[in-house]
Amino acid sequence: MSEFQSLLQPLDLGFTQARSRVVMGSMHTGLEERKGGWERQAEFFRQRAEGGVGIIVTGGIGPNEEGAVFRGGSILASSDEVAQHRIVTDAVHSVPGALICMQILHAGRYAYGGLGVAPSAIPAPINPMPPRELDEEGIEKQIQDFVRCASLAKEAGYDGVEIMGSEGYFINQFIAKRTNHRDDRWGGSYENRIRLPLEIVRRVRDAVGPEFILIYRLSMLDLVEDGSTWEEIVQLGKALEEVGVTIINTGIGWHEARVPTIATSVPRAAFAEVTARMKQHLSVPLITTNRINDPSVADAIIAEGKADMVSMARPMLADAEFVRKAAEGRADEINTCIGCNQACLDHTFGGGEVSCLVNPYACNETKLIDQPLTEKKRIAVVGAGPAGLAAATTAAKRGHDVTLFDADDKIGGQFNIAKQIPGKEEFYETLRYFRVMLEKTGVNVRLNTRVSAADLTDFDEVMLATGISPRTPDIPGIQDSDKVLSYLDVLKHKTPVGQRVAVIGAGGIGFDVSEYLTHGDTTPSQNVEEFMREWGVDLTVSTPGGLAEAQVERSPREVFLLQRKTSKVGAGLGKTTGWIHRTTLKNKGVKMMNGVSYDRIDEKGLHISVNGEAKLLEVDHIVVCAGQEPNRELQQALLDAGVSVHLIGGADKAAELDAKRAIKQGTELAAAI
Ligand SMILES: Cc1cc2nc3c(=O)[nH]c(=O)nc-3n(C[C@H](O)[C@H](O)[C@H](O)COP(=O)(O)O)c2cc1C
Ligand code: SF4
Repeated sequence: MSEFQSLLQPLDLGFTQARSRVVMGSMHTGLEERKGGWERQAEFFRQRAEGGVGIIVTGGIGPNEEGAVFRGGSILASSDEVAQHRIVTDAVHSVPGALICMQILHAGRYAYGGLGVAPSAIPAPINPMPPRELDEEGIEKQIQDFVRCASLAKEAGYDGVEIMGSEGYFINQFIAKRTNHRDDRWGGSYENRIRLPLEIVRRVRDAVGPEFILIYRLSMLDLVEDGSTWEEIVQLGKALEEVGVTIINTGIGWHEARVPTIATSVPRAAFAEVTARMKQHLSVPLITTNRINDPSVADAIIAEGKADMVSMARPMLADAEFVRKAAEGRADEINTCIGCNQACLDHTFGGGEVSCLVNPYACNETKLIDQPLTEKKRIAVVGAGPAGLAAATTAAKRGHDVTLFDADDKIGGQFNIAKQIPGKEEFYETLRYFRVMLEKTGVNVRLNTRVSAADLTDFDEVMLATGISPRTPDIPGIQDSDKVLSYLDVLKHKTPVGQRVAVIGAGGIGFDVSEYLTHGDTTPSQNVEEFMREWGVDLTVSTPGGLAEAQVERSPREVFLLQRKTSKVGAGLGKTTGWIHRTTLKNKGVKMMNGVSYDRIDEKGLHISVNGEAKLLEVDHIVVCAGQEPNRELQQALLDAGVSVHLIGGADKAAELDAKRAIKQGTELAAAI
């Protein structure tokens, strides 16, 4: 019997049954708009159905052109578009018991491309294009388009729809005073502002009949000024039950909210309490969501009655077999979502295709395929960092005879550095996953072993994943000063660092080092209460929107984070996470400076010029995070010996430490070799 009985039990919905309590949360993958994308999505979703998900929810699909998130974004507005959805629903239904619902998402004022419509013509802070205010007729059209979209989804074979009522999109814009300044029957009183969602749900239910799943994603915590109060949200929840929803899903935070809601620094299941509070008021099943990436955490939520189902969106990118592994007592084999957003949300916001940093197969199920083995080879992988681990486990899984060497006494390479940064503890999970997979795939792991080219000449293939060394920039005095440390000295060798520190280089590592130096070891970053206090969140929603005064402790250490470029400090960080790191450091009191020239280092400190003005930073230490050089000393000797050599990860491109590229490159090479 599995240890996750609560999570794995079915849920009876009256006219149908979900096989487990796991919902695959909605994710726009970017495949919706790609040529051949529907076939790719079909296989993507089929694998998650095969993996045991109870209900799959697709990424948001617009009910009409003006509701699409961007111009040309996927919509379901006519019978012409039904056939492509059929490819997906047929694939999912080839798995007995699998259910799939299509999310209807109307972007309202979040629509990029100039077609946006909204209750009032108030531009969103995250979208320069102002929306057009709808008149009575325009509102009626939007409602009819929702109804048509739901009917077409039924025709396309979906088991239900999810109506997106949260995250600050169209419906949410009607509900909140912040975005609804109307004085007709669609604005003013709360009853008027919730008329739109209730009208949509009522009319969709009439159109699709009683035996069709109707999920409503309810914003239970807006996290913006002039959002809803708790009493109002409960009132809407009750009214939604009356007009015929089957299930209510939880929505947390508008997109324009300045509180992280899904980043890795958000503690696991941080917002489940909000759903739990709502459960006291409603009788339809409730889904909770956000940063639930582990079967024990999900199981406890169901067992404790906090929710009836648990939505996991990104964890299903990270591992299609999440539920099956949990059911079969193989939870230690789950490839855990680390909440980094680097290959999922960042890609979506950049207009690209979604995948996953820890699982490059995600959304590439029809493209990245482990080739059947034609010839078993002896493969040496040198370096057990992200690239080497991915390559070794993938090659061994296919049946090759793989030996993995590392000079260190443990696997992980740069992951070992990343995991100790506050808010990046999830990297422990990636290491656990690889450790288990090395064992299961039978890789011969040789730690504490520094190999020479001569040790490798018997192998058929050698993959050099030997990583990088920090680069030392050319600054007068840098070689002679005992104030200068590399980021490895600080993060790996734990060299003591003084109270006043300059960090040279504001890329990912410069930010990590600054976070490490200002948090110290004292902040428990996976503590929910601490997180809510730091970001000013009131989970009881006693204020409209649930915002409270943020209580941030400045660091006693004085840190200067410096970059040469004149662009915004940290401009190269992830699209969806850069602002979080900047805000965190600002709150800690870190002084960020751009356009800096480094003049010299002496016993007084670091001499710099900013806009032509000379300054002295009287610091105890200067931590250099100014790029790295590839370690590829073995390459030439191996080539000379006639060995087939492949460079992967940092040894190939050292410009920036990039686990996403490293894992993808290692996997792709090993899947085909
Ligand atoms: C790439 C990506 C696309 C998303 N697209 C949607 C969407 O179309 N509709 C929606 O309601 N939520 C969307 N979300 C939010 C997820 O449904 C979910 O709320 C969020 O990822 C937090 O849950 P998780 O920690 O389980 O991933 C998206 C999230 C990601 C990462
Ligand atoms: S890219 Fe990162 S956040 Fe996105 S699914 Fe993968 S591990 Fe999770």
